[in-house]
Amino acid sequence: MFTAEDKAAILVEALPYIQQFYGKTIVIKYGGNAMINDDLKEKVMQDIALMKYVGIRPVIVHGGGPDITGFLKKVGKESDFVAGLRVTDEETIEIAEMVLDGKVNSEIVNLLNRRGVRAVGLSGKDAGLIKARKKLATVYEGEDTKKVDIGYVGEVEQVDTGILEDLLKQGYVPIIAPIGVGDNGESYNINADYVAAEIAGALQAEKLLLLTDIEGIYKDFNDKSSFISTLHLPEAKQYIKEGIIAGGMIPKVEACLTALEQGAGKTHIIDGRLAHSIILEIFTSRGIGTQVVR
Ligand SMILES: Nc1ncnc2c1ncn2[C@@H]1O[C@H](COP(=O)(O)OP(=O)(O)O)[C@@H](O)[C@H]1O
Ligand SMILES: CC(=O)N[C@@H](CCC(=O)OP(=O)(O)O)C(=O)O
Repeated sequence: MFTAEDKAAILVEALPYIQQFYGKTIVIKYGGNAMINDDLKEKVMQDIALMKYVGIRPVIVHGGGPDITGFLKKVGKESDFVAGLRVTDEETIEIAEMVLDGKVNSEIVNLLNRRGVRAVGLSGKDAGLIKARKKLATVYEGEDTKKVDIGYVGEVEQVDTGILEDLLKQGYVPIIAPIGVGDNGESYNINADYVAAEIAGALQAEKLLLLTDIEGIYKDFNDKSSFISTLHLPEAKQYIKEGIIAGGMIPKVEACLTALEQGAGKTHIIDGRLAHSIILEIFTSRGIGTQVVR
């Protein structure tokens, strides 16, 4: 149990961070695998609410990959992934949009609103927030790379931050589903890590936090001592080529690089399974997870 003295010490430690981030934008990508458990979900919501109460401007981009996979299974469809991205045919984009926008987004909005946070749900289609175009997956084969068509998978072409800036000014917390809109009004399924990166860049966010289902990046999964606390851009590119960084970790690392290139302050890949990982990262001196830097 914490004594009164312990509690005071925690507050004293947090105070400089609260001052540092007051009025600043922090983008959080809340991923599917860190969303599965209700108890953990509540803790993430508490963290977001706390950020808001102390004057930070949180912006949430959510995933929902496992939910999409679950719904696809119900209609007898298996999912294939190429370089961490879901192969998305016409039926899959329809289900992905329904699940992300209709189910996951409104659930997060509801959980936050119940905590007194004025959360507003958006998809990339709202007010032209995310203009997208088709993305081909990049597959590494030794020194060679191959581009593969994976259907209605998009990449962000442009972010119109107008709606976000208005909402933030008025004290709302935007909750964004990773669906983009193409030139002809078609929907694109975009990996939520990329969306979070583009939003963090466009808003010149102070930080981008990517929550995931692992402590951070390892050089070798079987060796806990190979944990990487700080990953630099050239190493990151090399590790992707060598397959050290693989699967769902590829979009995350690429997202960090994009956000940094576009002017976001700092990027961190942190363990969403760890209770209160967000406030541990923001309000304490112990760095958790892997920070990706230039
Ligand atoms: N070098 C690495 N270090 C850590 N995780 C890695 C690495 N390479 C691949 N991964 C995988 O990436 C996964 C995270 O991606 P993903 O499951 O898509 O996350 P999320 O659902 O949170 O978006 C980890 O669980 C791990 O299996
Ligand atoms: C193209 C692509 O892969 N899109 C993702 C979008 C959701 C997402 O990113 O969810 P997580 O963050 O939970 O993995 C998908 O279909 O799963």
